[in-house]
Amino acid sequence: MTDAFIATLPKAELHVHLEGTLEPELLFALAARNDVPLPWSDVNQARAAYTFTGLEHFLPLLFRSASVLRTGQDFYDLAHAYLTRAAADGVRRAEMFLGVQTFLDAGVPIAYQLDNVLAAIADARADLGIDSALIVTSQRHRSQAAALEVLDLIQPWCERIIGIGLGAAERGNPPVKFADYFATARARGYRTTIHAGEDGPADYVREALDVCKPDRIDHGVAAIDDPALVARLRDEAIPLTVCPLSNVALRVVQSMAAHPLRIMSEAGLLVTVNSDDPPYFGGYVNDNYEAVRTHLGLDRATLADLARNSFRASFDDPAHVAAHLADIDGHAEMVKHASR
Ligand SMILES: Nc1ncnc2[nH]cnc12
Ligand SMILES: [Zn+2]
Repeated sequence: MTDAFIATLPKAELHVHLEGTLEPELLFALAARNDVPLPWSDVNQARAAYTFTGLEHFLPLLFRSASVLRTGQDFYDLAHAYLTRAAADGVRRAEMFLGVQTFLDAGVPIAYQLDNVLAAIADARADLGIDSALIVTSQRHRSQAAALEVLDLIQPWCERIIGIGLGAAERGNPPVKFADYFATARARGYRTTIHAGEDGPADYVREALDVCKPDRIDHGVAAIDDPALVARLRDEAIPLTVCPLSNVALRVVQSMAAHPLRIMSEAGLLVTVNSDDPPYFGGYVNDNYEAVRTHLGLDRATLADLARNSFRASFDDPAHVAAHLADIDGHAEMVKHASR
C-alpha cells in the first residue's frame, strides 16, 4: 500500500510514454474494436508476458501492443485513462511522450494522434484539474532523416507541443547520430530531452550533453559510474528523469535495493521519480516513490525534495512551478502537525 505522505504529495511526472501506459484491459478492448490480432488469448496471459530480459526484449512487445491504436478516439481514450490515473496519484503536472513513428507505420495519420491527445489534455485540465503537456519522441534505431521528418510532420502543431525527445534502442545508437535533430528542434522553439545512460554507458550521457544540449536527460543512471560526469550534471543542474521500477524490470539495475537513486540524490543531482511504461513495469508514479522509500530507506524530507525537483525540472512556467513548490511546503507542514 502506498504511504499516505506519498499518496497526497503534489508531484510532476516527466517521463512517461503514452503508448507505454496502455493497460491490458484497454489493449484488448482496442484490439477488438479495430480487429487487430494479439499474440495472447486474454488479459492475464498478456500480463504474464510482461517479464523482460532487457530493453531490447521489451521494445518489440511495446511496439506490437501499441499497434492496436488506430483511430483518433483510441488516442483520446489512452491519454484520458493515463491522466485520470495520474491525477489520482497526486500528479499536478504531466509531461507525456508520444512516439509517433510506431503509429505512422500502422497508417495512423499524425492528426489523429496529436489532435486527440491534445483534446484529452484540455479536457483533463477542465475536468480533473491536472495540467499536462505533450513531448513528441522519435526512435533512435531509425535514421536521423526519419527523426527530422517527424519534426516537419508536427510543425502545424508546434505551438501546442512543448518538447521533443528521443527514445527506443539505446546501445549502438549514440546521441551523436541525432545532433541535427536536436539542433533543429531547438531552433524551432521546442524544449528537448533525450534518453541516455539507461542501458547505454556513461559516455552516452556525456555525449548527449556535448552534442545534443538537452534540457533534461531521461534515465541517466549510468552516469553514476563516472564521478567527473556526476560533478558536471550537478554543477550544470541537468535534471535526470529516473524510472526506478523500469530500471529493475529491464535489468538496468540488479534490484531495487541496488538502485543508485539515493546516491545520485545525495550527490546533489537534480533527480526526479517517474514511471516510464507503468503497466509493463509494475506501477505508476506513486508505486515508484513507494519502491524507493521502502528499498532505499528514503525519509519524508527526501521524498518531498524529489517532488520539488519534479516541478523544478518541468517545462512549466516559473510562476506555476513556484506555486507547486509552495504546495509541497504546505503539504510537508500539514503532515508534520498531523503526526505530532
Ligand atoms: N525505457 C525505455 N527506454 C527507451 N525507450 C522507451 N520507450 C518506451 N520505454 C522506453
Ligand atoms: Zn522512457
